[in-house]
Amino acid sequence: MTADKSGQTIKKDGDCLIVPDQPIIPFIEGDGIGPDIWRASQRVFDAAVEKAFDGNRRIEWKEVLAGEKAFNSVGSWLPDETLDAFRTLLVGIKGPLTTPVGGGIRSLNVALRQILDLYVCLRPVQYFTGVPSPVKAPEKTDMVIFRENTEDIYAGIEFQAGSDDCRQFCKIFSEAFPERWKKVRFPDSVGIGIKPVSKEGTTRLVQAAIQYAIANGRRSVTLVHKGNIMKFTEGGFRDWGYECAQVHFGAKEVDGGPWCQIPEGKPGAGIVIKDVIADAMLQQILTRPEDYDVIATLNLNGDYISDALAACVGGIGIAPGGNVNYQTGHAIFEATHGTAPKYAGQDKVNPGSVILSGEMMFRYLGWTEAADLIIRGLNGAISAKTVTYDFERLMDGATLLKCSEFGDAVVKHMA
Ligand SMILES: NC(=O)C1=CN([C@@H]2O[C@H](COP(=O)(O)OP(=O)(O)OC[C@H]3O[C@@H](n4cnc5c(N)ncnc54)[C@H](OP(=O)(O)O)[C@@H]3O)[C@@H](O)[C@H]2O)C=CC1
Ligand SMILES: O=C(O)CCC(=O)C(=O)O
Ligand SMILES: [Mg+2]
Repeated sequence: MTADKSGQTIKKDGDCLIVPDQPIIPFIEGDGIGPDIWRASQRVFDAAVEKAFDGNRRIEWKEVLAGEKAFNSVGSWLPDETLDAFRTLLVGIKGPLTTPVGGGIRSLNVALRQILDLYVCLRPVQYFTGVPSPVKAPEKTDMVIFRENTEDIYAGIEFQAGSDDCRQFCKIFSEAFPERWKKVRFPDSVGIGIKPVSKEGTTRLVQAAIQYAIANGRRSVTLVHKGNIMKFTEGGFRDWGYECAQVHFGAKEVDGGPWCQIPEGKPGAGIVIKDVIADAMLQQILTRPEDYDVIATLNLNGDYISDALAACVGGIGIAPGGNVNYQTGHAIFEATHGTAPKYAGQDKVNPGSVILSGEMMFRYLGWTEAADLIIRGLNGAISAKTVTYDFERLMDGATLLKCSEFGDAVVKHMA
């Protein structure tokens, strides 16, 4: 648990991250398949850094506890020490953590995002040549999801059907808003959830998405919402998103709006800001994925879209992500998938999602040489058809590797 004395803290100075040569990086191993994929990934990270910087840089890993390992050893699912480590050390990485369905604890993953105000869930979706995919032209899918990470139905404000709290909430609501209360079809057995979506939350998310599009030469930013039905939450997201594009980036309406475009003379000139209703978008990612580029969306939509897009490019086994607050610099990188409990402890699953989450982390730190090596190693292992079960079952002539062996193959192909 204790880091070597030589490790140093990453700091933020204005817009810049100050990254020492031996940063202390906190990590959570995770539940279920977490220990297997973490072990395989950590070897890849260390090898990439060693090779990229000839031993002049090194990561000082600091394990912090969360989830089942934390509960079993210190009696807390998310100890204060863990939160303190992420707060102080700024940038970290984690494996997946279990969230029970229905009752039990609320999501620790969501809690980390909310407590540290990591308002962007950044999930790039790109195709790696050779990966088996269920779609005809997976290389046409090249999107980057900006999912709002702190609001929406994930706020966790819920009232369980039949509980005293729910009865009290229903009483207050029915008295204050009798006309709207009449719309609740089965009032005696209803459970209620609250969906907060704010202008502030939307603006900082959409701002980050447009800034990313400008910095990375992307063509468009699409606001994905269900604003036809949820007018003041998802519809608000759409309207505030367009307003953000106009106020902060000088975008002008095209063809009478609401689509708009950043005009000549401004950074990001030519980038189109558009919107689409979420259900239509989910069919269009299959029929014409080339129409989509950077995606800005709300929390629940972003969760669904992440897994759907991951499937288009070959599955959740290579779907990385990062939870980021671009203002404070805090970031925790993690895979899109969960704990896949049926595979726990079998050294079987694909560690690619955590490996690529580390690749994102290295780019975030400015350690691009190490990130590039990881991409080279991953491409090499996939091209050689040396892959884990999820790819092997769909690839002709592939060699089946264990989780740990796939990590070794990535390291081998960095050379
Ligand atoms: N950020 C986080 O920590 C997240 C946590 N969770 C939590 O994880 C738990 C389990 O969730 P569940 O809905 O089963 O979703 P999972 O993502 O854990 O697993 C669903 C399926 O995805 C495939 N899969 C997942 N990870 C990998 C991998 N590394 N390599 C290859 N295939 C993989 C497997 O497919 P197949 O069966 O086809 O082999 C697996 O059965 C829940 O408690 C959930 O709340 C979920 C998402 C994110
Ligand atoms: O927190 C969880 O258990 C699930 C979260 C999730 O599915 C996600 O963030 O993609
Ligand atoms: Mg999810």
